Amino acid sequence: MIEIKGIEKAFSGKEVLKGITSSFEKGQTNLIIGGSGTGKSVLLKCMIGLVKPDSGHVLYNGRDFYNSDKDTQQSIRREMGVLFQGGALFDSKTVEENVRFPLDMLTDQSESEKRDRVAFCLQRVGLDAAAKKMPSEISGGMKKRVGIARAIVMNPMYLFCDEPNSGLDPLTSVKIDELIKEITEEYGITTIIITHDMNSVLEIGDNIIFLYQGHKLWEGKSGDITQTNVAELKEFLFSNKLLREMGR
Ligand SMILES: Nc1ncnc2c1ncn2[C@@H]1O[C@H](COP(=O)(O)OP(=O)(O)OP(=O)(O)O)[C@@H](O)[C@H]1O
Repeated sequence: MIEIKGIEKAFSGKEVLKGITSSFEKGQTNLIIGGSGTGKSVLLKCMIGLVKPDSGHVLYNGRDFYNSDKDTQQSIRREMGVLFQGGALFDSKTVEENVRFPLDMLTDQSESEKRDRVAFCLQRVGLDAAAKKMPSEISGGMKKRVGIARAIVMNPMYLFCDEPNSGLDPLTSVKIDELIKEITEEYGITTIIITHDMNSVLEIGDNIIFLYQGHKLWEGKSGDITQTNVAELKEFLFSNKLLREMGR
């Protein structure tokens, strides 16, 4: 479980996050949604330790990240898997080498342990046949799968995904969403996803928080979101013509 309490962050006097509080449960797919520039990425960065909040707390299973010593912070970091926007694969490494990278950097596992773990993760995301390929030889959806395999290779307790559907066609997006949700449930991971994808909002959000100008204006489940009375959320949701038609 991850809890965030009163997170505030300003850059050069400009307040970006104005006191965000929420909690994200184990085994659930939690979404952070909101318009451009509302602070979603900054909030994610505050959670994973890339940007220090000006005030507030981020707790990982009760451990207060920013009030922990370096060793505790390091061990919490090792429990995180991150799927960066665009996949962030190393172009000069094969699929297999990309997935193996965190094991080489952060563990002293034997060759055979690493080989087994990489094979397992590639098989889990349906990419066993692509192990020897270079990133330039595979599709955008496959690259995302490689990113997911790499994010889970260390067996994370917490998984962060920054717009996992960006650049994908709707069908591939659905498959990536389903894969992330399945993995989240299967391994009891606390997953947090930043998304603009309306299908994700409607289909996989066990818990959704809506940010607006640095505030959390709404929180709830996929099934409840279209019934909202929050004007800013309605405007955000129904800016999509198809949803507008469906909401009539
Ligand atoms: N390192 C930084 N220095 C100064 N300003 C920053 C920094 N990082 C983010 N900001 C500002 O904080 C605001 C929120 O940015 P953020 O990237 O969190 O938005 P977002 O909701 O993720 O938007 P998008 O959906 O477009 O990615 C923006 O005005 C941005 O310019």
